[in-house]
Amino acid sequence: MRIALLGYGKMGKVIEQIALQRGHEISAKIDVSNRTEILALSRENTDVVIEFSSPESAYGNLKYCMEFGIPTVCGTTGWLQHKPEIEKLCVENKAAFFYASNYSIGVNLFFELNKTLARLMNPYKEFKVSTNEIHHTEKKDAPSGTAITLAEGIIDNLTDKTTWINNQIAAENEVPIWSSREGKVPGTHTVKYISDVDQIEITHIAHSRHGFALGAVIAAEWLNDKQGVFGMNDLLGLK
Ligand SMILES: NC(=O)C1=CN([C@@H]2O[C@H](COP(=O)(O)OP(=O)(O)OC[C@H]3O[C@@H](n4cnc5c(N)ncnc54)[C@H](OP(=O)(O)O)[C@@H]3O)[C@@H](O)[C@H]2O)C=CC1
Ligand SMILES: O=C(O)C1=N[C@H](C(=O)O)C[C@H](O)C1
Repeated sequence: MRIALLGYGKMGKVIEQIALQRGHEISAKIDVSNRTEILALSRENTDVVIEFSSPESAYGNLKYCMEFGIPTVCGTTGWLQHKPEIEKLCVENKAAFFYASNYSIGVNLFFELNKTLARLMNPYKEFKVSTNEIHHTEKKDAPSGTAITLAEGIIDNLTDKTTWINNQIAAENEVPIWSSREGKVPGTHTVKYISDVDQIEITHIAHSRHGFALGAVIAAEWLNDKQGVFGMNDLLGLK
């Protein structure tokens, strides 16, 4: 496949290595310095775009790809207020759009575990839920997209929770997400339930960016012949 990388930073570079190992061609590498080269991307010269850029640039990049009908896998976080518009453009232009807040297979299993745990905990109001995420100091957005997905999984399953709050004391209806930025940490997420007498904790620790990048390339291979809006549940056959 001819893969165009929109965003050629920490993730773009690992994705490039894995895509080449899997026999793909990298047809473009676009970052801030050459960002006008996006105007040369078309359905004719690109099989799939993989977009890992920044919260500020993702919307413009994705709008272009959808308007020109180019299948796109996006992993950028922190832009999701625009996601409904991008999905609408995808459908209108018969394009293909794949989004995941986290492409690691392990994290997606962790998402399922989180929902199941929240369902089990729902009757036991003596346990107070909280979440935390730790990432490297270059990360631009907080909370992480993954932490938001975890909080949404909790909100869907704990009847007294309706929203989340970041780095502030939570009200009864809020799931607290505590974010911290430390060194070069690739991504650590924890969900805790604490009662007066005990504590239950689940944690996912990424040891490197490899799992995120491999998942994104597998998603690109899967998306190649498809049309529509997709996510990891479609790829992994989860409900
Ligand atoms: N879904 C997932 O599994 C994962 C998601 N992420 C997310 O991916 C995103 C990127 O992460 P990461 O690679 O670590 O970040 P980096 O900052 O290392 O890389 C971002 C890249 O995007 C480039 N960029 C910025 N603006 C534009 C633009 N307008 N057009 C094209 N490229 C642009 C930057 O260029 P320049 O270097 O010139 O500034 C840089 O090369 C983040 O939102 C992060 O949260 C990260 C890991 C996993
Ligand atoms: O910026 C990162 O590095 C990561 N971002 C994603 C997120 O915001 O959840 C995924 C992963 O945790 C790494």
